[in-house]
Amino acid sequence: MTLHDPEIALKATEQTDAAPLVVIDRVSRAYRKGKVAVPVLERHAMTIAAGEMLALVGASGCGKTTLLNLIGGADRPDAGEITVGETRITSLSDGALTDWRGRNVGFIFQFYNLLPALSARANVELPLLIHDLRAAERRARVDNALNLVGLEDRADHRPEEMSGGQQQRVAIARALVTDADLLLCDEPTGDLDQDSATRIMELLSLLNEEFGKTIVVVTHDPNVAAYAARTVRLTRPEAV
Ligand SMILES: Nc1ncnc2c1ncn2[C@@H]1O[C@H](COP(=O)(O)OP(=O)(O)OP(=O)(O)O)[C@@H](O)[C@H]1O
Repeated sequence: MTLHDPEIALKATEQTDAAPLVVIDRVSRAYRKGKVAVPVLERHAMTIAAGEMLALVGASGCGKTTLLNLIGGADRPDAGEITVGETRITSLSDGALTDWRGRNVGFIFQFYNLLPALSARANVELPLLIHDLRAAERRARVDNALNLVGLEDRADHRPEEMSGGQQQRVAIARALVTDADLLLCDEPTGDLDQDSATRIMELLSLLNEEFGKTIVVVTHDPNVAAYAARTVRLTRPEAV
């Protein structure tokens, strides 16, 4: 791992144990089934500290992905407020929320969500295209992110030319390339064998410990949850 190379320019966020990064204040979200609203989250409240690594667990369908999407501004609650850092994201316009998400959040998905026609390098570069950066700066950031996940020698490979574990490391590089403080991971090891899963969780732990990234990991796997300092178990509200 080339983490301590001087050219690794990702900023190390200060570990601030007490300061909350994410404040979820009585958030509700229901989905419509015909005329009936089916509640998934009801007045859910929780805080995630800056620099924390948190596991989100619970039965299938209890709302883990829903909550992750709300925290990352990929969805909006029906009621309640969410504040991330200084930003009350529930008060942002749609355009401002999209812009905020692109600058402040890295999403990591179970099935990687890489664009198959693009090389690893081009996939990692995608989130930078909304940023006002020169090509040389983009290139340096992409190289840093690929170095960090140990894939500098795969930069020109397409996803189909890589293993699942390597594809997930490309996805982590893509999540890191904007230097977002918050990484939201939805079953990041769900498609991987044990050895690859261990490598991914060690990488996420390192990003948490060395770079102070705040990380939320949705998982069904107790071995994955064990990497987190805290586990929150979600339960589904009673249907009304
Ligand atoms: N877009 C949607 N429209 C309607 N219902 C939805 C939608 N998204 C999720 N749901 C429902 O909301 C509930 C919570 O879904 P969610 O994906 O958040 O659960 P989860 O805890 O992540 O589940 P799993 O562990 O199986 O991935 C489920 O009953 C699901 O069917």
